[in-house]
Amino acid sequence: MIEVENIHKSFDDAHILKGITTTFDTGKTNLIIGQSGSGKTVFLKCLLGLFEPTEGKICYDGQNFSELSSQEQRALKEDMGMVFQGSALFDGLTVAGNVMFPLEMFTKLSKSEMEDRVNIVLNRVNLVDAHHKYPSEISGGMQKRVAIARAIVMNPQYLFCDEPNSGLDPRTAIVIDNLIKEITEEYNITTVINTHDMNSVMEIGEKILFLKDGLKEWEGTKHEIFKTDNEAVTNFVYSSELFKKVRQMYIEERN
Ligand SMILES: Nc1ncnc2c1ncn2[C@@H]1O[C@H](COP(=O)(O)OP(=O)(O)OP(=O)(O)O)[C@@H](O)[C@H]1O
Repeated sequence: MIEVENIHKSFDDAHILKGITTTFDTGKTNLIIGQSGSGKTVFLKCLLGLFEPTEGKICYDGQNFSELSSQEQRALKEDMGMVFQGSALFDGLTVAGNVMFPLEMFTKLSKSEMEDRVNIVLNRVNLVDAHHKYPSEISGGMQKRVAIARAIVMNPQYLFCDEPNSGLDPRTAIVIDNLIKEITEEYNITTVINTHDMNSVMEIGEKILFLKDGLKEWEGTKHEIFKTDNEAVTNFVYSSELFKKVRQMYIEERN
């Protein structure tokens, strides 16, 4: 579980995060949504320990990050997996080489132990025949699978994903979403996903945090988001006519 208490972040005079308090449960897919510029990426970087909050605290299963020694902070960061926007694979490394990279950087495992671990996670993301291919030789959806395999190869307790669906067609996006959700449940990871994708919200939004101008405007589940009358949320989520109709049908069905 990640507990966030009154997080503020400023850059010089620019006050970006203005006091966010929330919790992200273990084994759940938690989504952060909000308009461009609302502070989602800054918030995710605070959760990753890449930005130091100006005020407030973040506790990872009871460990307050800012009170840890630098060695303990490093160890905690090794417990965090990250799926970057656009996959961010190393072009010059094969699929297996990309997934093995964190093991080579951060562990003292033998070559065969690393290969075993790489095989396990590549099988888990359903990539069985791609070990020796290069990123340019596989599809965007397969690249995301490699990025997910690389993010979980160290057995992280926390998984952060920045726009994991960007650039994917809707069907592949849903497959990737569900893969992240399944892995989160199976490995009991605390997962936080920064997304613009309303399909993701409806598919896997076990908890949704809606940010507006650096503040928590609303939080709830994918079921609650259908019923909320918070105007900022409904204007954002139901900005398309299609989603407005779907919401109306959902509400009528339940009345
Ligand atoms: N390193 C930085 N220094 C100064 N300002 C920053 C820095 N990083 C982000 N900001 C500012 O913080 C604000 C929020 O940016 P952020 O990237 O978190 O928005 P976002 O909600 O992720 O937007 P998008 O959906 O477009 O990615 C923006 O005004 C941005 O200019």
